[in-house]
Amino acid sequence: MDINDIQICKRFLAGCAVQALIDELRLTPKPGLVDLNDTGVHDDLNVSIMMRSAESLRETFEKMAVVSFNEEPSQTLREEIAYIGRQGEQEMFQATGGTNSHKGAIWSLGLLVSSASIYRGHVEASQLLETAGRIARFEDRYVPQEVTNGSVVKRKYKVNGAREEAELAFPHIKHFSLPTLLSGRARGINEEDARLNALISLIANLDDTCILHRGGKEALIDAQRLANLILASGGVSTSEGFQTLSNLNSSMHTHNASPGGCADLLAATLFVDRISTYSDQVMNKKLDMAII
Ligand SMILES: CC(C)(COP(=O)(O)OP(=O)(O)OC[C@H]1O[C@@H](n2cnc3c(N)ncnc32)[C@H](O[C@H]2O[C@H](COP(=O)(O)OP(=O)(O)OP(=O)(O)O)[C@@H](O)[C@H]2O)[C@@H]1O)[C@@H](O)C(=O)NCCC(=O)NCCS
Ligand SMILES: Nc1ncnc2[nH]cnc12
Repeated sequence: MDINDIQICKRFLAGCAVQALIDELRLTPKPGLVDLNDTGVHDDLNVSIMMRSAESLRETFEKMAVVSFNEEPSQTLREEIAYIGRQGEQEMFQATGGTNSHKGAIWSLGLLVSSASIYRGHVEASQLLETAGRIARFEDRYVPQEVTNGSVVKRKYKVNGAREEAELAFPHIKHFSLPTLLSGRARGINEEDARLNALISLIANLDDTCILHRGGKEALIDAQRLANLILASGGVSTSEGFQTLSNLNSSMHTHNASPGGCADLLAATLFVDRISTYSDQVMNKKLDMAII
C-alpha cells in the first residue's frame, strides 16, 4: 500500500477526520455538549444522531482530499472545497433530520483534510495548519450571503468566529489545544483527561459564537472564567479541577449554552495530532504502510 496513491490517501484522510469527530463525541464528561453521559443542553441531538452525522461526512472529506491531492493552495481549490462542503452540509442535515450538528467541523476539518492531501498525508502540525490557513484566505465567490448565528453575534460582540480562526491558521489549536494535549501526554496523564484538558483550554480562550448565540456575553465570560480555573488547578485530573468541570457543566445548563465551536476545534486538534504522528512515524520508518 502506498499513501502516494490518491485512493488510499483519500480513504486515510477521510478516515482520520471521521474518527476525530467520533473521538470528540465519545469524550466524556464534556460541559454542555452531547457525550456518552447525556445530551448536554441539546434537545435535538444525541449520540446516535451525531454518529450518523459524522459518518455522513466521510464522502465529503474523501472528495475534498481528491481535489486537493498534490495541488497548490489556490482560489480554484478553495471554491471546489466550498462547493463540496455545501453538499456535505446537506448530507449532514439529512442525517440529523435538520439539526446543525457539524457545520463548523465541515469547515475546519474540511480545510485541514485539503491541506493534508496537498502533502499526500505527510505533513507536520505547523505546516498543516499554515497551509489550511492559506487555503481559507482565498475568496470563495460563491459563498451564500446569508445571515447566520455566527454573523449576528460576531457583529454584536465584535469577536472573531470560525472563518477568522481558519484564516489566521487556527491559532487556538496551535497555541492552546495541541500544546495542552501533547504536554498532558508527556506528563503521563491518561488520554481521556489530556483530551478533556485540550477542550478546556479552548473553552478558556476561544470566542465561541455558539456559546454567544445561545447564552450571550455572560455565558461566555462564565465559561472562560471556570475553564481558566480548571487549568489553574492543574486540569481535570485533580479533584479541584474535576469539581470545577462539574460547575462549568452547570453553568452551561444555566445559560442553555454549548461550546460547539470548541468541540469542533477539539476534533480538528485530534485530526492534526493523528496526521502529524503518522508523518513522524513515516519519517522514522516505524510504520508498516501495509497496516494503514
Ligand atoms: C465560515 C463558516 C464557518 C460559516 O461561519 P458563520 O460564523 O457565518 O456561521 P455559523 O452558522 O454560525 O457556523 C459557524 C460554526 O463554527 C463553529 N464555531 C463557532 N465559533 C467558532 C470559533 N470561534 N472558531 C471555530 N469554530 C467556531 C460552530 O459550530 C458548532 O456549533 C454548531 C451549532 O451552532 P448553531 O447552528 O449556532 O446551533 P444552535 O446553537 O443549536 O442554534 P439554533 O439551532 O438554535 O439556531 C455545530 O454545527 C458545531 O459544528 C458554529 O456554529 C462556513 O461554514 C461557511 O463558509 N459557510 C457558508 C456555506 C459554505 O460555503 N459551506 C461550505 C464550507 S467548506
Ligand atoms: N459533542 C457535541 N455536542 C453538541 N454539539 C456539537 N458540535 C460538535 N460536537 C458537538
